[in-house]
Amino acid sequence: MNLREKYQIPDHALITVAGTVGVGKSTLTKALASELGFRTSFEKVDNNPYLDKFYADFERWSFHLQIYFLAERFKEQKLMFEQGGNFIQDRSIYEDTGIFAKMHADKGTMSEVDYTTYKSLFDAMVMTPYFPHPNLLIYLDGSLEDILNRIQQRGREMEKQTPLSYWEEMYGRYQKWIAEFDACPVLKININEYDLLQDQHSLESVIAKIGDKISRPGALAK
Ligand SMILES: Nc1ncnc2c1ncn2[C@@H]1O[C@H](COP(=O)(O)OP(=O)(O)O)[C@@H](O)[C@H]1O
Ligand SMILES: Nc1ncnc2c1ncn2[C@H]1C[C@H](O)[C@@H](COP(=O)(O)O)O1
Repeated sequence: MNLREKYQIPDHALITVAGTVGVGKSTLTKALASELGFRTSFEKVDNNPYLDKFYADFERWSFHLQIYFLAERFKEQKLMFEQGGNFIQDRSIYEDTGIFAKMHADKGTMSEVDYTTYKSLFDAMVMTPYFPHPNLLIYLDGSLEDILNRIQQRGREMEKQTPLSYWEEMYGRYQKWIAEFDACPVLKININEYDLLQDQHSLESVIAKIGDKISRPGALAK
C-alpha cells in the first residue's frame, strides 16, 4: 500500500503550500508530489520578466509584478480545477494580496491607486463564490534565523542583496496573516518537524498529518 492510500488522501485533492520566502515550499511541494503521485504547480521565478527589476526598484515595478503573478496564478488555478485536482501547488494565490501587495502598499512602495486597482481585480477574480478554494493549505513555519540561512544557502542574488528589514517585515506579516486565514482548512507544520535532506522517512509524518486534516468532515466540501 502506498502512502497516499495508507493515509487516505483523495487523488482529486488540491493542496497548496504557503509560507515566507525561503521556508521550503518548493522542496516540500516536489517531495510530496513525488511520494503521493500528484502533479505540481510552481510559481514563475526563473522566467519571470519582472522579478529582478522588482528587487532592484520596488516602487517602479511592484504593480507590474503583482499583475503578472495574479495572471499566472489564476491560470494555474483554473488549470488545476479543470484537470480535476491531484495537484500540490507551490504558494497560494492568497499570499499575493494578503502578504506581498499589502506590504508594499503599506510601506509606500506601491501607490495607493495601484493597490486599489490591483485589489479590486483580485477580489473580482478570486474572492467570489465561484472560485474554488484548495482542499488544504499547508503553512510552513520556522524561525526567522533558519529561514534567512536558507535564503542565503539557495543563493538567488536578488534576494541575498535585499535588506534584512524586508524579510523581518514579511516574517511578521505572515504570522498575523495565517492566524486570521480562513479561506480553506490549514495544516501548520514547523520546518524542524521533518528533514527531507537527511531523513526521507520524515515525509511520512507530514503525509499522516495531511491525511488526518483532509479526511475530516467538511475538508473536501469547499
Ligand atoms: N527540509 C529541508 N531541510 C533542509 N533544507 C531545506 C529543506 N527544505 C528546503 N531546504 C533548503 O532551503 C532553501 C529554500 O527552499 P525552497 O524550497 O526553495 O523554499 P521556498 O520555495 O519556500 O522559497 C533551499 O536551499 C532548500 O534546499
Ligand atoms: N506576489 C508577489 N509579490 C512580490 N514578490 C513575490 C510575490 N510572489 C512571489 N514573490 C517573490 C518572492 C521570491 O523572491 C520569489 C519566489 O518566491 P518563493 O517564496 O521563493 O517561492 O518570488
